[in-house]
Amino acid sequence: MSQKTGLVIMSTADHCLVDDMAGGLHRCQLRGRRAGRPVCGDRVRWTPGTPEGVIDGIEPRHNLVERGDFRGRPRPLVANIDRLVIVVAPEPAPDSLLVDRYLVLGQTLGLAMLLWCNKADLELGPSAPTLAALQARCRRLGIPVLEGSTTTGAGLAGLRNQTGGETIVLVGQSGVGKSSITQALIPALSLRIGEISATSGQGRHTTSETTLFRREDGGALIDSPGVRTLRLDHLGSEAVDRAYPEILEAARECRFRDCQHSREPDCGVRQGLAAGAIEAQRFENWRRLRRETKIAENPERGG
Ligand SMILES: Nc1nc2c(ncn2[C@@H]2O[C@H](COP(=O)(O)OP(=O)(O)OP(=O)(O)O)[C@@H](O)[C@H]2O)c(=O)[nH]1
Ligand SMILES: [Zn+2]
Repeated sequence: MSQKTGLVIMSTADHCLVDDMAGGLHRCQLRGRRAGRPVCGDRVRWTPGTPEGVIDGIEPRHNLVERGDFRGRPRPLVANIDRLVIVVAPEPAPDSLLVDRYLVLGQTLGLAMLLWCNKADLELGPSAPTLAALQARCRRLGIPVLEGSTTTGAGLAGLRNQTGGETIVLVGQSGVGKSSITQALIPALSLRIGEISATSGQGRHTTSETTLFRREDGGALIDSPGVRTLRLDHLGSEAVDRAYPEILEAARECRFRDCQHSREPDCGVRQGLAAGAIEAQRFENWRRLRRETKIAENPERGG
């Protein structure tokens, strides 16, 4: 039978689901290990068959999001994404370090990003200063900031416009509203989940798998539990440094090349902190993430 192209919308250890982009969903098995394991978002060549098709090959990827496994080794997770949408809300209280983890990931992969401040219908309360700092942080990095509410629908048109035609991944703490946003962006979501479960033959299982949902505007949304708790060990400390351009820049003014930015005289970073050019919390996050990645690079010295 003749070979076709398609889009992988879900992938498990031994098979994946391919959208033929003409309304059909096909369960396909992998042809050996040599072709590599496709992940959600991959464009593939495949050959139809009964009861299953076969994956023949994976088209070159624009990008690949990997997550560190429990040993920090990279595992492919999703491919070909256009934008990371970082979701925060007044509740649960925003986690400054977690947002920086996403920023490091996005910057390292060269992904466009967007900060979506959800639950705009709620009082900001004690989260107000952190939210303001996160918005300022993103704006400084040239990342658009939008706010809205899935409860009232406010701002959602802006989110649709800003990400129109793109394949996006929502990331953020549990409870910020990622599922609610997914529902708002994919009106036929529950129908589609039913269809996917039926084709994959794995019942409810699909809801915990990384899954791509196509959007009406030609874009897509990838729902991935795997990126929700993210380790960066495998990215390395240099990637962390590159994601903090304001700290690197200030460090050039330090008198000592090996300045630790703690008690040394003429420290550019401490001057930057004092002048407000560097956000204090971000400096803490940077130190924390560097320590984490350094330990991964030199496990024998870790601890
Ligand atoms: N007030 C308000 N509540 C919202 C809004 N969006 C979501 N929620 C509520 O927040 C809670 C969590 O929403 P979810 O969409 O399940 O959050 P999530 O990020 O998918 O959570 P996990 O699946 O645990 O990662 C639910 O009770 C939602 O009804 C909003 O815009 N305003
Ligand atoms: Zn210094």
